[in-house]
Amino acid sequence: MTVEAFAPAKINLTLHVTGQRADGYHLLDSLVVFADIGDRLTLERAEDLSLSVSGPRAGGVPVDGRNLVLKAAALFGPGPGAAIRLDKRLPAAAGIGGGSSDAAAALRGLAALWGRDLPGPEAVLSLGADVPVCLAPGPVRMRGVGEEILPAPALPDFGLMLVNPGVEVPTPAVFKGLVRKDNAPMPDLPNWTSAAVLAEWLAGQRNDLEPPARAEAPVIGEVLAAIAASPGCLLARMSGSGATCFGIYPGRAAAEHAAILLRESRPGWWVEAGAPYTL
Ligand SMILES: C[C@](O)(CO)[C@H](O)COP(=O)(O)OP(=O)(O)OC[C@H]1O[C@@H](n2ccc(N)nc2=O)[C@H](O)[C@@H]1O
Ligand SMILES: Nc1ncnc2c1ncn2[C@@H]1O[C@H](COP(=O)(O)OP(=O)(O)OP(=O)(O)O)[C@@H](O)[C@H]1O
Repeated sequence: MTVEAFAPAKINLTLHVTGQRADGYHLLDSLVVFADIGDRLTLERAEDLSLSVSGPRAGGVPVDGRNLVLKAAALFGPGPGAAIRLDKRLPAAAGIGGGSSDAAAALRGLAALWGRDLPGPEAVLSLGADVPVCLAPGPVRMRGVGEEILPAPALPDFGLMLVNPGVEVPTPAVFKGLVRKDNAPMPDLPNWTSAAVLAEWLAGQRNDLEPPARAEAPVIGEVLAAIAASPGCLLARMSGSGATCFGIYPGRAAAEHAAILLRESRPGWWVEAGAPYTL
């Protein structure tokens, strides 16, 4: 038996930091979507548990117990084995939840392969604040430290371009650089009737991690300017703790056109185009 599991990129369309818990973790209010751009896992029954990592973004990704895929497998406790192959396409430490989405895809895939229930919510959250939202990828409002997943209104069709300049930005350093932690949450979410209406609404919202991320990696400013200047772009913003930024376009074709042009002018950057993904 072989099970395939897709690990889509997570995008924080907004990311408001609204407080801090006693343990140091920050309270968030974030509109999260996923893109049809991501890593691929293939899982097969085997005597032992093993992981191999290949693909264009495999370099530097741990293949031992530090890999979130193996941490996810460990949550099931002792049991049957599995040979897991991870085709790594998303850049790491990039604000698009690559490792978290891999962990969530591994949980889904192993539950299917082994006929087991998913681990409980606390165990899932222990893998990382972004793992709960990655378990059932789709547009949601995420609150708490990442464990509170609320439904979001249906989204209009739109295109997405993701751009990473090749600089890894560690999440803890970005949270540490926040000047204010008690920022306003998002208002009630409206019904967005088109990509342009969504982009206009998002323009009035924030990613509170952008200033500290830009202090860590000033190239983020260049990335945002390049996306904003691309043809058809309705909005350019940073996702998560950076450095990946995204552009919103009226549709996939416009995003693909922008990506072709940006790859030519910035051959060293990771540039992908796509559309929202729901499992
Ligand atoms: C910034 C986001 O990507 C937004 O979706 C996530 O909140 C980060 O999720 P993640 O990378 O899965 O986070 P974790 O691996 O749990 O935490 C990494 C580090 O980020 C900080 N962290 C993370 C999440 C959160 N709500 N508050 C925090 O302060 C903590 O310093 C933590 O040590
Ligand atoms: N499957 C994995 N893929 C990528 N990195 C992994 C994986 N498992 C563990 N890691 C480690 O996790 C670190 C953070 O990478 P990851 O892509 O998970 O985070 P991120 O971009 O910070 O996500 P976020 O959007 O949550 O901020 C990497 O530097 C790497 O050492």
